[in-house]
Amino acid sequence: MPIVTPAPTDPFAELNPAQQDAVRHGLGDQAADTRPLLVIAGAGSGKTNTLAHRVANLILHGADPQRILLLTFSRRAAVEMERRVASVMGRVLKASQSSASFAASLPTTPLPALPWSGTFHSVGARLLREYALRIGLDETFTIHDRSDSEDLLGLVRHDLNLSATKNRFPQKGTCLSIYSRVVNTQGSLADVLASTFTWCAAWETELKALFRGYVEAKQTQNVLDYDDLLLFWAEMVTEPVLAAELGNRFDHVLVDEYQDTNRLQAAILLGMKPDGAGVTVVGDDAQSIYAFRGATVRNILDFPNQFGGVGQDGQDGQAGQAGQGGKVARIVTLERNYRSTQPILEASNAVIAQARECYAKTLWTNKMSSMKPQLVLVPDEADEARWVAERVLAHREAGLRLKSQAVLFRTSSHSAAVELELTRRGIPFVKFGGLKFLEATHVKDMLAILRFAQNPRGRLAGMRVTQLIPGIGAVTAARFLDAMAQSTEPQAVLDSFEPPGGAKLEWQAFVSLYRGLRHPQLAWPADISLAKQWYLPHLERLHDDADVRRADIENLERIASGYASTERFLTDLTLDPPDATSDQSGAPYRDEDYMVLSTIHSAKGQEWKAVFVLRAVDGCIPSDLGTGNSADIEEERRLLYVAMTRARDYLHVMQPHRFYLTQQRTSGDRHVYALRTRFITAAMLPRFERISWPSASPGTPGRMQPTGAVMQVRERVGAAWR
Ligand SMILES: Nc1ncnc2c1ncn2[C@@H]1O[C@H](COP(=O)(O)OP(=O)(O)OP(=O)(O)O)[C@@H](O)[C@H]1O
Repeated sequence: MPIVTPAPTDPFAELNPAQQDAVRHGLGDQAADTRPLLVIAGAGSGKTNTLAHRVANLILHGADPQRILLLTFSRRAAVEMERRVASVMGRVLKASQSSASFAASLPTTPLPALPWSGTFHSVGARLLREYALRIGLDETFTIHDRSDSEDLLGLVRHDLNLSATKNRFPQKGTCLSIYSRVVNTQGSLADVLASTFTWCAAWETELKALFRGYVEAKQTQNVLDYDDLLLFWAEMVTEPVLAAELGNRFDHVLVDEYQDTNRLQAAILLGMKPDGAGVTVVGDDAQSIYAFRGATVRNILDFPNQFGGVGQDGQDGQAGQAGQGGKVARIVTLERNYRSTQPILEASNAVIAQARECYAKTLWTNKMSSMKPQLVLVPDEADEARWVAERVLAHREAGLRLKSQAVLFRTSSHSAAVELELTRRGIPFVKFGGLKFLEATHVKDMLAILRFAQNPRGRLAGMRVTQLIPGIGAVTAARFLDAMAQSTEPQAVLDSFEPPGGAKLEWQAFVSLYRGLRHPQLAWPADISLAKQWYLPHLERLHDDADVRRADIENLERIASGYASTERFLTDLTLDPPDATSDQSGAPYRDEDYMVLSTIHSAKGQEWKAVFVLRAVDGCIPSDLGTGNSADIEEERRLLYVAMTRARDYLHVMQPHRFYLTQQRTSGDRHVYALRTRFITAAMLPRFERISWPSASPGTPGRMQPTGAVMQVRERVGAAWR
């Protein structure tokens, strides 16, 4: 009797028709369709899922994983994408075991790695190192993170005597923001000052001189900052030979979170793939939240006509810039939301419906629920924290693990009261988006040691490390670094340098550390152990809480062991630092249940069963910091939308009536009375269950508790003035 072999299961059967369109575009019987692809994916519509399936499908159709460039927003997203692609491939292979002919048609590498997946910045760093000699760069360049860049700008500012001015020359952080914005938006300094930094406009000439000095200093010291990684890459693709070479390295270029890319990133994409062949971008214009870093929602809105095609609406698509054979992109829209319940989605849709400009899409779901999202009116931030903590525990009682609950907020400082309350009640949490692991002094010290060994011309790292040696101050350190800058033999400079008398012994220890770190046979991660051995005694000497800090150093060592080389370790950590210590450490939290506290920005792309949004009041969302112009307001609206659409089953939007403001612009009481965020209008209120807390409970001891009724009157009085 013949054995009937079942047909191989379609690996894409679980995808909905629009998702399948995106996954199959240009492949198989659609191979003739070489249009670039734009996937407009509403919140929770399976964007990440679809992209992973598309990559898997490309490979199933013979694409070489080495020739796929996958650009994601964070390293975490790249790792997640690789995992999902492998899982789809795994499923396909398993299904195919029953069909010999189908299995034979599959590529031989079962679970491919994607060596070219990462952020724009990290891929840029790799390409620049590879092409360094051809573009006049020294390949041993080190990369400055934001705070190093600020410090270097600060030094140049000081050298140019700008820090001495009486009438408040902008701070180094502001200077870096201005510089960065000019680079990333490709605008002029004058325009950036006029649009975003009006209070600095009077300093245009000085700022120009400062930026000139900053660029020179970076070149002398052989360092690149974040923006350079994109800028140099974008410059590279303006040179036709290099552009073609780079473009030809990759058959497919896929970009996730395209709504949060900036002009430079769009220029890189267009430069590498001028006719759009093999290009897929995925994004949601409604979730664009990085304009403050120079991202522009225009990238996604303009994408369809960017590659030299003529739009269906008759618009010319920048034909001058594009290569021959350019085409209007195909747009696939994903509108089915798999994440949130109908009431949560309806409330979120109502918020974003007020946005000024958007690709039209209406998200729908069949996850029915009778529970509306809650709008919780509380007297102040302490009650906000108490309510959240109680609700978290109630959810846990009802079977929701802490890990499936998150508290989201606009600005890191907004969670202070909640952190206290959770700590008080012993509810473990991890916070994302606050002070980063790498911002800790001792972690920076360790990295500076490695950086300085890698690039002896790096002045900031050199200053930091040498001043750790007792008896060496800024003046001696500068004298030493001047000598280093003038020599091509760093070790000889170290050997012959005369430190002040009292520092001689310690200096010798440093000299042997340096020799060890630059020894050609030293195999990573031995570098980090050498650096640690030298550094720990200094740590003990410099800090009272050395024990706690030592744990971080050990954590760093553990992270380091996962990297192939010093250079990859330093680059990745600088470009995409772990958000929280636990992000990389694994062990301490592996089995523990903990909840997540996160800024809305850091919550991008994630989802939880229960989400609490703190301080949904004017002044916080929209933030006081971002209410300069209508574009800022629109971005704040999208932030609230992003926060609300992270929720699967329960959404609690908090509205404290009164809260403490730490950085108030105007003088006066530091407690302010707040109105509900303008993004939840009166017309939207029926979409929420409104709760006032604490409700009037007779005999509540202690302070006088406002009742629900009082709160509502206040609310109505406030609303009258809107
Ligand atoms: N075809 C599908 N069938 C069932 N569930 C799906 C399908 N596609 C996606 N999902 C689920 O929907 C949820 C959201 O998916 P995903 O995280 O990929 O969305 P997203 O579009 O990236 O979201 P966002 O842009 O809001 O961050 C996930 O839980 C995912 O497993």
